[in-house]
Amino acid sequence: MKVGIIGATGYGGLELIRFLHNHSEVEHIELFTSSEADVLFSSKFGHLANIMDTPLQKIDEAALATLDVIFTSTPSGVTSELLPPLVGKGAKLIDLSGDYRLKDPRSYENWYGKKAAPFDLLQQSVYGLTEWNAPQIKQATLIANPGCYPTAVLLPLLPLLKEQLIDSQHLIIDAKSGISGAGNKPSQATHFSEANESFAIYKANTHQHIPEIEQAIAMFAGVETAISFNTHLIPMTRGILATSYAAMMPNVTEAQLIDCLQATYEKHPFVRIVTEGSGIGTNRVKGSNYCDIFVKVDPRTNRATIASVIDNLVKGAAGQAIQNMNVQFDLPQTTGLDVVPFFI
Ligand SMILES: NC(=O)C1=CN([C@@H]2O[C@H](COP(=O)(O)OP(=O)(O)OC[C@H]3O[C@@H](n4cnc5c(N)ncnc54)[C@H](OP(=O)(O)O)[C@@H]3O)[C@@H](O)[C@H]2O)C=CC1
Ligand SMILES: CC(=O)N[C@@H](CCC(=O)OP(=O)(O)O)C(=O)O
Repeated sequence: MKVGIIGATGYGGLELIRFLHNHSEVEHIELFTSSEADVLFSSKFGHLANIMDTPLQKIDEAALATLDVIFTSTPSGVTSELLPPLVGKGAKLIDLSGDYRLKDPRSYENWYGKKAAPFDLLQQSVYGLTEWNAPQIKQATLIANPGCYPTAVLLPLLPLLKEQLIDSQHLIIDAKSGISGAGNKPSQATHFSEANESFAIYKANTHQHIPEIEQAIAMFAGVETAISFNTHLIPMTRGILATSYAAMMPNVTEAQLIDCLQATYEKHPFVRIVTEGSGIGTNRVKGSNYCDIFVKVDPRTNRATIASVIDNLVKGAAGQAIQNMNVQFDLPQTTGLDVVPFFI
């Protein structure tokens, strides 16, 4: 397979390279840039010396036309304009940005504050939450790879909502992310001296992933709900911990929640249900495509505490994108992604 990466110099792009380099079916990788054409990639990123000694190319339709798969890992508002001319030209398109996730263009414009992609392509795009949408992903020409927080939140909640084991209303979701979630462009909030030794809530009640999570809950679990969802920046590089709180439905037990999660993900290699101990941390999944899930019911309140961890750059971005490519090409989902988490 010949693959291209637009936005190769960003964090998502670098993670795509890390995994695609070891992917048995990928024979050629082309790297595209909007700002640094002709620069040798390994001269910009020394850790890739002797590994990725290819020049960055300018984004050019003729060069893109030779590829089987194009990953776009660019800021929101870019692919809404970049991808329409490429749809249906032969390459599978896998977009890591938020531009094709929301079906309603007004919702995108409200939450992202940018012009939405063309309506027909928003309807045509397939939401790439691999474990829940594989048959559609297999047929898709344009995949909207999920956001990092939605991936962490949806994988544990969807089975429990679908089976009506927890109350779909009044869901409270408290999520924390490492700083690489904000990409490679420095900002005041991610400046070391302000982010280090601090722990901050941001985008309170206004995060752009709220409509994406609600849309997916409606799509896959069949329930309409309005969630309370908040995000926090923690002073570490990688990882998301999402903790959701939900009231139990009458007469449902903790064992039923665990059974439901285990049954749902039994045949899914990247989702692990953790039953030992009293919690989980992001180091369990760091550098890997795993999502680990832990559930504990509080008998005093009859509410479930539902925690999940992912690496935002892997299962939350590049890893899931490659998992989707594997589905599209009928490969085992683990191809190129079968790595042991860093842990430390
Ligand atoms: N970081 C994360 O954890 C996650 C990120 N995402 C989403 O994935 C996308 C990429 O994220 P991330 O890698 O972190 O972002 P970065 O900011 O690290 O990188 C984005 C890259 O896009 C390229 N770019 C910028 N402007 C343009 C443009 N106008 N046209 C084409 N390319 C452009 C830049 O490369 P160059 O200058 O070389 O063109 C840049 O390196 C974003 O939409 C993000 O929201 C999704 C899930 C998780
Ligand atoms: C820590 C941090 O800032 N994370 C980013 C991750 C979101 C993201 O990747 O946004 P898209 O919807 O454009 O994919 C954020 O909260 O906005």
